Amino acid sequence: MKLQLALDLVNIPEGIALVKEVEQYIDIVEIGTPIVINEGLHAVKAMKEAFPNLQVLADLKIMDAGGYEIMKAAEAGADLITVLGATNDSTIKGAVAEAKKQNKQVLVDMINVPNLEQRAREIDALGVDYICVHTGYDLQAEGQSPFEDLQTIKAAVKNAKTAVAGGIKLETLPEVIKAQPDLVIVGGGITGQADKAAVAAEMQRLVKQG
Ligand SMILES: O=C([C@H](O)CO)[C@H](O)[C@H](O)COP(=O)(O)O
Repeated sequence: MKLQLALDLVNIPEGIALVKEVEQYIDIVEIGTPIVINEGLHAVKAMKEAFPNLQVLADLKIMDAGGYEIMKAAEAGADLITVLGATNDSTIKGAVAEAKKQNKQVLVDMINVPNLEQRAREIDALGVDYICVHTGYDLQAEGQSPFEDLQTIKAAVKNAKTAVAGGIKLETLPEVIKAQPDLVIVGGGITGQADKAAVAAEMQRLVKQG
């Protein structure tokens, strides 16, 4: 099981400073969609240059032009790139084909997919690397969480690795770990804490012990 730190509400220098605090406790650093919107793929390039030993995920949430957008993220140095599960199969197939060519990985974000179990099975057959359940900020604010959805995809997905994101905190991490995802994605649960290193260290400990 791996731990991914999601950076969303910071600029490039703030993001780099934050990762310096927790670098040894995380496996993957995510350049979140808000950063890509604000700074472009330069943020991915800057993070990879600053931390060549960490994997960098570009949270592009690709909805169209799958092959082209994967190619651009790969050029910027991303190791993993997100595509939306709500899009059509052609976009996902194009993304997977380009990612394989570039030796990169595709994480499909199932945010707002209504028929989760069926769509997860369909996407699992397309050769993606990860299928991720995700409760976004706006539904988190309404009290929703991704924990039940994680159990749904764990039962449905046979080939891809599974991942989970959306409001995970140190207190809720044990419940998440019980469902045995391959990747746990945490943003505010680390970045919003006073002692980020201590929280990330404890999260890493829990994740490694599985
Ligand atoms: O993907 C995310 C969100 O849609 C904003 O881009 C976050 O990175 C993801 O939800 C993880 O962050 P937290 O919910 O703060 O843990």
